[in-house]
Amino acid sequence: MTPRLSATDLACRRGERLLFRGVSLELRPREVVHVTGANGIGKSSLLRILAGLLRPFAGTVQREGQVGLLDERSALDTMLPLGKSLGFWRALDATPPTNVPSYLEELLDVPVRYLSTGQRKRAALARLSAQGADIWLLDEPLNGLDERGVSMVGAMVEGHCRADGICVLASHQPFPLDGMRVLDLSEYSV
Ligand SMILES: Nc1ncnc2c1ncn2[C@@H]1O[C@H](COP(=O)(O)OP(=O)(O)OP(=O)(O)O)[C@@H](O)[C@H]1O
Repeated sequence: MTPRLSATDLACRRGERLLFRGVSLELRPREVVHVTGANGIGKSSLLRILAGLLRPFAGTVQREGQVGLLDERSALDTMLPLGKSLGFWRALDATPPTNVPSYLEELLDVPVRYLSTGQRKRAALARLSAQGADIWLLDEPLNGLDERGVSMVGAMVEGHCRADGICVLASHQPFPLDGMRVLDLSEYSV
């Protein structure tokens, strides 16, 4: 199965406000789109629509392939030690076992609720990586990361694309990857 993500003429309404309209996208393997725009313009809402978690006000989304969404709500159980929390997902994902990244090794016994912001983000990225999803939807993946973390995410997305993945990311910070298409949501704002 060749992954594909396609959106046609999307509009989004939150509460009483129409945020954007006329957004169309077509992504094939190895393609990355960087969604930009001011705070509150609707970047997270667009990613949630693409993930199938939010119904668009108008338009359609077609997905072929598994979706992995990374946002500020890490799906890791905050009460469990990190190793157990990652293990829960590894069992559910049923993907081939992958090594825990070295930067998390010394944290495996620490309850997720005690992790720092950057450590939590790294843990969520490790979970995303192990999931083996074809389509990555990344909402502010660089938030809370130091310089090394930022380069690591750039390399992760590059690796994902090389393996025929697709990625849509929303980021305020410049993203360390060449050749991305940019979707400036302000051009579609109502
Ligand atoms: N459940 C909701 N009900 C009503 N309005 C909402 C809801 N969720 C979000 N909004 C509003 O929708 C708008 C867009 O929010 P969204 O989080 O998609 O923007 P964003 O571009 O990702 O912002 P940021 O750059 O600050 O993360 C905001 O004005 C927000 O207040």
